[in-house]
Amino acid sequence: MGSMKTAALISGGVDSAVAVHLLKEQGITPDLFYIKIGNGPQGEWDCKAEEDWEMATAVARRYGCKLKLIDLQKEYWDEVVGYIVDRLRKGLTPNSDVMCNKYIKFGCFEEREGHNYDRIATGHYAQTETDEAGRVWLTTAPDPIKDQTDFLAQLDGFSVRKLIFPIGGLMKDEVRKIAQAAHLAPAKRKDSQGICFLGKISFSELARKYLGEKEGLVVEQETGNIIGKHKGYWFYTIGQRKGLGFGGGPWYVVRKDIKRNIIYVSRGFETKAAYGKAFRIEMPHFITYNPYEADGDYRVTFKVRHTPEFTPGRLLVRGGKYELHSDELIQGIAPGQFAVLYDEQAHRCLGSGEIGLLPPAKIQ
Ligand SMILES: Nc1ncnc2c1ncn2[C@@H]1O[C@H](COP(=O)(O)OP(=O)(O)OP(=O)(O)O)[C@@H](O)[C@H]1O
Repeated sequence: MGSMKTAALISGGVDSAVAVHLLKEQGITPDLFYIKIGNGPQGEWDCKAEEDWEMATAVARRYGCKLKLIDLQKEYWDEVVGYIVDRLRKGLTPNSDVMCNKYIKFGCFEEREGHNYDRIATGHYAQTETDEAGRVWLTTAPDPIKDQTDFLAQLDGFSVRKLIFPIGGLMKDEVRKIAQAAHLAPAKRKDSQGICFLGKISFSELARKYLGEKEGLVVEQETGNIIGKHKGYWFYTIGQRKGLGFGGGPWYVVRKDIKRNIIYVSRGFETKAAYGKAFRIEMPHFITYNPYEADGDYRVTFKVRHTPEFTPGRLLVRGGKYELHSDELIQGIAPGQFAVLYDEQAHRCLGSGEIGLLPPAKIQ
């Protein structure tokens, strides 16, 4: 490792600070990079970003590391916010964390600075392993609550070979203990909340700003009864329960008719319409290598949202088309959201693709 050049992405949070601490313990002094996104299209800093930068500065000083600020404001709004608004307009459910990692933390960063380094360290909860053939795989973290491989599932083999995750094998409370014992400035900071970089801006605010409002009907799926009005299908996600504001619920959003701007809802705690078993994976992306190239019926595990559990199921591959059939009913299969594929042991994260709908006949 001696002559290897290492960069570390530092956020001002506890995880990346401990990552730097652990690198130093191994005798590695990384160059630190803080990515600035800002919170508005003009790149205004909010107070959290200011505090993040201060924390990053404190960590750099403490460990004698160089620290550089990389402004990826424009790239973020073009690529990530552009993607979010495009998917909302199409009635799909975007995932900004996945795209932020792909385009910003590993895409643009590599172009700007990363290419000067042999290794890039981050504070993600994820691991890598090399197989007998020399292939490097992204593998899950032992802390099921913190595992972030799903957010990294659009990376490519090149990035994964360069990446190191110094805290990836630890539990969150171990990371906190290390931070406290080392008296790191960010030790007591709360875990970052909300969607990648957008901070306090929500998808609804982006939808309101870029897509406006357009009144439409809310219809009960089972009866066809009109039960209310809404302000635009882009404010709703399949599986959504909160914030619908109709009496007599709970109501779930179960379907959207984009052409007619109609939201279909279903009532009850265990409503059948809110659950599904099978979906298509659109344009599946494989990180290292595609073990499911040949037509077949493969045992896998997967996630359709950021949860600690992996769901078991079968991946059906026919002529380059990929269908996932879950063993158990899952709630809120939202088109556009990423389905992340893992091997049967939920160990290797193989890749991901956006969820697409199957014709109803294939779902039974
Ligand atoms: N603004 C940023 N600039 C540079 N790197 C960042 C930035 N935000 C996040 N990262 C990198 O991505 C990793 C995962 O970020 P995430 O937003 O999931 O925060 P986290 O898991 O709470 O980590 P942390 O405690 O370090 O903020 C961070 O540990 C860091 O390496």
